[in-house]
Amino acid sequence: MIQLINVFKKYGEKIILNNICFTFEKGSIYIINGKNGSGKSTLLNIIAGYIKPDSGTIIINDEQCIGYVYQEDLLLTNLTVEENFYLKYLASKNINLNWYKCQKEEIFRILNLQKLKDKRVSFLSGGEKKRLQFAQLLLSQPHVFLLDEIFSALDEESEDVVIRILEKISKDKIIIIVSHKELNFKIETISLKLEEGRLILNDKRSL
Ligand SMILES: Nc1ncnc2c1ncn2[C@@H]1O[C@H](COP(=O)(O)OP(=O)(O)OP(=O)(O)O)[C@@H](O)[C@H]1O
Repeated sequence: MIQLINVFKKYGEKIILNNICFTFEKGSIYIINGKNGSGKSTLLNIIAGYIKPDSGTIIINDEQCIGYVYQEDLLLTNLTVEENFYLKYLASKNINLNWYKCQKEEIFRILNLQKLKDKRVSFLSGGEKKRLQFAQLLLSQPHVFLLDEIFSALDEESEDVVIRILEKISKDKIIIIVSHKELNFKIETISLKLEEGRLILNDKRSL
């Protein structure tokens, strides 16, 4: 569970998050939309602990491990796809080498990254970089997935692959997606809108 209690943030005179109170529960997929500049990335950055709110509290249960795909990518452009993936392994304390090798095979296959493994990241397309970032996230097995605009760069086929993976793993995770696109989940998702500093429940839909 991630609980936001009266989370307030402003930049200069502009109020971005206006005393937000909301609880994100395990086993649910949240999709947040809202106009450009409404504060969606700010909200994810606050949940991830990268930015501090001006006031309010964020309670995260069980010291959950948070995985984040940013709007801007943090990949090392001079290294290859495989090397970037390997770096994630080196940074993850809970993964042993054998398990890493199995996971690499599996994750690269599912996300169609085998053919790209020796390519330098500087030569990847936007969607290919997002697939690599998502692959890194799957390797690190976080309890919380924060996905900022991951789908904007993905074609239909890749979008479908990522959505099916998220559906499969969602049971014991908190998945928070920022997206301007309609996403074709087959399981229930919770649709939220960030508007004038407030997080509003859009609807609860079963597709
Ligand atoms: N470090 C900062 N300093 C000042 N203003 C900032 C800073 N970071 C973000 N902002 C402003 O805060 C507002 C919210 O930004 P944020 O990136 O959270 O919006 P967003 O909803 O994610 O937008 P988009 O849909 O365009 O990605 C914007 O007006 C932005 O210019």
